[in-house]
Amino acid sequence: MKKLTIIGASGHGKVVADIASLNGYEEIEFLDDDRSISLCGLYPVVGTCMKASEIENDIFIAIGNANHRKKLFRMNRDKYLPILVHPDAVVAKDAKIGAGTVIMAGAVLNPGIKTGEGCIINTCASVDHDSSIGNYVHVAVGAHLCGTVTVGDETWIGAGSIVSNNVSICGGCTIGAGAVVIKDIKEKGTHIGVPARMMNELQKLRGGGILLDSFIYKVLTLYRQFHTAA
Ligand SMILES: CC(=O)SCCNC(=O)CCNC(=O)[C@H](O)C(C)(C)COP(=O)(O)OP(=O)(O)OC[C@H]1O[C@@H](n2cnc3c(N)ncnc32)[C@H](O)[C@@H]1OP(=O)(O)O
Repeated sequence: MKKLTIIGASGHGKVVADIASLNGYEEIEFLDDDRSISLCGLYPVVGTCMKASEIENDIFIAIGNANHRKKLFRMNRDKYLPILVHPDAVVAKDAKIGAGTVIMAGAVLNPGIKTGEGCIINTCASVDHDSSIGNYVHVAVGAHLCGTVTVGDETWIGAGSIVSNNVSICGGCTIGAGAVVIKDIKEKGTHIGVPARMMNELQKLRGGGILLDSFIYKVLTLYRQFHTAA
């Protein structure tokens, strides 16, 4: 009988459990450090994350935060960490998928792609031909990587965002929901908007890069109007 212990009793964990059951796991249980949770979806929470060392089941790390996911992944390297693929995902025959990766319903992974370990390819996301994504990358719901895109370790590609073909994004980035990345991103941090730009501390204080841009635009417009009138 196939048995799976999932670390992380969250909404994400619930989806992972559903995919695991569709992948033939008959016995599923959760571990979570929040002792107040006893059930996640249809399955029991049987202990904290430390209990994983005593367990002989296959293990899946269902933690959204890339850094925590990496730590737990490393702590459980001696276990079998399966790849879970929803039956309604499309995965090319030659796709190379890293251990402990989940590919959710409606996702499309086209020929020549590679993922590292512990990745999340979320619902209806796509990774197009010859793209390569590092370890612990999350391609969120409905995000699309065009052909020959490279994404570094632990980067989070936000929901509904688009990365143009041949673009590289370094590790440790967060790409905001709905962003359109048209140029290489070489500096880690949060990048938002269309086209995507770095959201730096100053922009954060002023309410986001987009607002800062519109503020500068308004000042320039007033300056031009003043000079035209003079
Ligand atoms: C199954 C699942 O649920 S998978 C999960 C998928 N979820 C996602 O993809 C979410 C991705 N996260 C985001 O887009 C976030 O908004 C982030 C990480 C970019 C920024 O988060 P925070 O640092 O908390 O920023 P915060 O919410 O304080 O916003 C700061 C400013 O940036 C703006 N901003 C935030 N996110 C975006 C965005 N994606 N695009 C454009 N502007 C944005 C905000 O409007 C705000 O400006 P304001 O002060 O004028 O309102």
